[in-house]
Amino acid sequence: MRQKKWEELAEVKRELAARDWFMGTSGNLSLKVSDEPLTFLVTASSKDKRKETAEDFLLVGADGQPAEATSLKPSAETLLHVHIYNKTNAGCVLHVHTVDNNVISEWYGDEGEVVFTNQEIIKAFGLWEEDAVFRIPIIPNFAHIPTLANEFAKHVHESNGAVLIRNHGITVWGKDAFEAKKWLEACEFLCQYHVKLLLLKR
Ligand SMILES: CSC[C@@H](O)[C@@H](O)C(=O)COP(=O)(O)O
Ligand SMILES: [Zn+2]
Repeated sequence: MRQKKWEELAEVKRELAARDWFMGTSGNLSLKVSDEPLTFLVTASSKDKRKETAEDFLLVGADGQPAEATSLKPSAETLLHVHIYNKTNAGCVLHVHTVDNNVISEWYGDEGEVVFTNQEIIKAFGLWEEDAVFRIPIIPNFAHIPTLANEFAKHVHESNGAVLIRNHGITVWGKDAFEAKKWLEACEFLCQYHVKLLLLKR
């Protein structure tokens, strides 16, 4: 079970690395392993996530602390993952820093959200109506992780979701790795498109 989950998370990490979404050791990923008790594999902190090693992930519990003896440190942002698994039926959480998601988070930061509409890719979020609207909340980038995690948790309600952290990155989750990756890619598509459109309009 654990090994299968490890390989599944390693594959997601490989795919996101191929997109160059882990600049400067940024980003963290997790995949749920068990429900009762809650355990999940999370990326070890401060590693170059483009590299593949036997120390890429560690198992943590519902408090985000290692569930097994290890010298590895869980991601500094594990607490955000903890809130998602504790509040929803999500099975996978992905966090990446990209230039485009940072620009969008800054441009719309004061509004507290970015709103997308009239985009075919919104269907990736399960919104099939012609005039569907997709909103991504934007929260301040509190340096104090418990404060950041509390602010973040206010926007965690369903097993799929996305939150932008201002001038930091995006955290996306889904009921499984397929859903989380689909949401992440669709969010990035929207951010990339929107940045280009804003530039053209100037
Ligand atoms: C150099 S990226 C800054 C980090 O503090 C953080 O935002 C991040 O995404 C990666 O932290 P990590 O502890 O490796 O999961
Ligand atoms: Zn980050």
